[in-house]
Amino acid sequence: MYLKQMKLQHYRNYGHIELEASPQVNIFIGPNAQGKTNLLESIYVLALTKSHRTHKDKELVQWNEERAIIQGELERRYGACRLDLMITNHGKKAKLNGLEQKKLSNYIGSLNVVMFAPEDLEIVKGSPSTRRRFLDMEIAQVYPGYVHQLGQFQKILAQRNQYLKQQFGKSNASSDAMLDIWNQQIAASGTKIMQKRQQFIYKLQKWADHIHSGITAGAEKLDIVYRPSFSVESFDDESMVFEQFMVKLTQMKEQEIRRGTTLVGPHRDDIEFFINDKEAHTYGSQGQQRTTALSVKLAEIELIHQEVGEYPILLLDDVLSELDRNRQTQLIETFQSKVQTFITTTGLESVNLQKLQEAKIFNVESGSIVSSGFANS
Ligand SMILES: Nc1ncnc2c1ncn2[C@@H]1O[C@H](COP(=O)(O)OP(=O)(O)OP(=O)(O)O)[C@@H](O)[C@H]1O
Repeated sequence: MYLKQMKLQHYRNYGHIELEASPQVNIFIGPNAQGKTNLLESIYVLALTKSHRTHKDKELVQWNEERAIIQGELERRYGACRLDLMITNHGKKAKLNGLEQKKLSNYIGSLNVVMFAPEDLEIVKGSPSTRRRFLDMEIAQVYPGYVHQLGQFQKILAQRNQYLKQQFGKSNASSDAMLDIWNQQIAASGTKIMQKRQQFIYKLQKWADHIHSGITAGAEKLDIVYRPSFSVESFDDESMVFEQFMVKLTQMKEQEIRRGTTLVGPHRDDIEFFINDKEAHTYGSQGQQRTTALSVKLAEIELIHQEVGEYPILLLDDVLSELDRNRQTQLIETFQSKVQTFITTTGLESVNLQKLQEAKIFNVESGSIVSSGFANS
């Protein structure tokens, strides 16, 4: 798939812009704080309806404006597809080929993107919540129903937490029966999320290990391990996972009531990365952690291709300058000719242009974008 055209209205520092992208490589050049990241972010938001760098949609709307609009004309294997996303302070509206989609889960997945940004190192080094967010965004692109399931889970979790807070100091049979109903609901919903995450990580791990081994010339083996909040013998059987979830909730009952919060479930999941069987977060060098993040991102490209049948769009936000020649070459060879790529940079000297076939160059300055032709054409 590739993005042919896009328009932005009142998106961050852009008043109104339109651009026609090359199906291959597009490079956005400009000094700091001109809007390069904002542009890549808008493509990410067009795909996932959420930003990779903020939870607050309000920040995406240009200051003193009511709404931001992102439009994209996409070419997919099965034909053209038009995406319209409107963001206001009160919510979002998404249209697919002109038709409004009441459920965002029907919209997400129409455009697949993989973003590679300096903060990706946080997937390895950061907190479990960063890794859960990463997982959720990626799974949402591949399994359309996931966003809905996650929303359901979060609703149940909030209600159950509220119920637990009310139970502090009480002890009677009716509250036990009520808690059992909440337990059934959270275990049923949480089991589905956990199974999806386990399946996703299992597939991602295969690709990531293969790629990581390539980048390190066979010196390093990468393992990605799913760490749910309680131990699960096997994810194959949904009813078994559900039963184990219920048992754990029963064990944790006193503690949960004392603390007024749910201590078991996918909201407490984590992922661990191992390089040659050593935990990368604790023992990995900065370089190994970077390579791990790169391998994971490249693995996502292959995984989306495998699951969706088309390559996603790759967004590289100021990352080429941080990669050594070997890793830059690995990255360029991965996307060259098969993946539409958007690159931002402050200068072309950090881009290994000899490795690129043809690239469309855009200059970005204070919220305006001007195409200045092609490199290597
Ligand atoms: N909601 C908004 N409305 C208007 N301007 C905004 C909004 N949000 C951010 N900006 C402006 O956008 C600019 C930052 O743009 P961006 O993050 O895309 O920079 P960049 O070109 O990627 O720079 P760098 O190379 O430093 O990463 C800043 O000047 C900031 O003030």
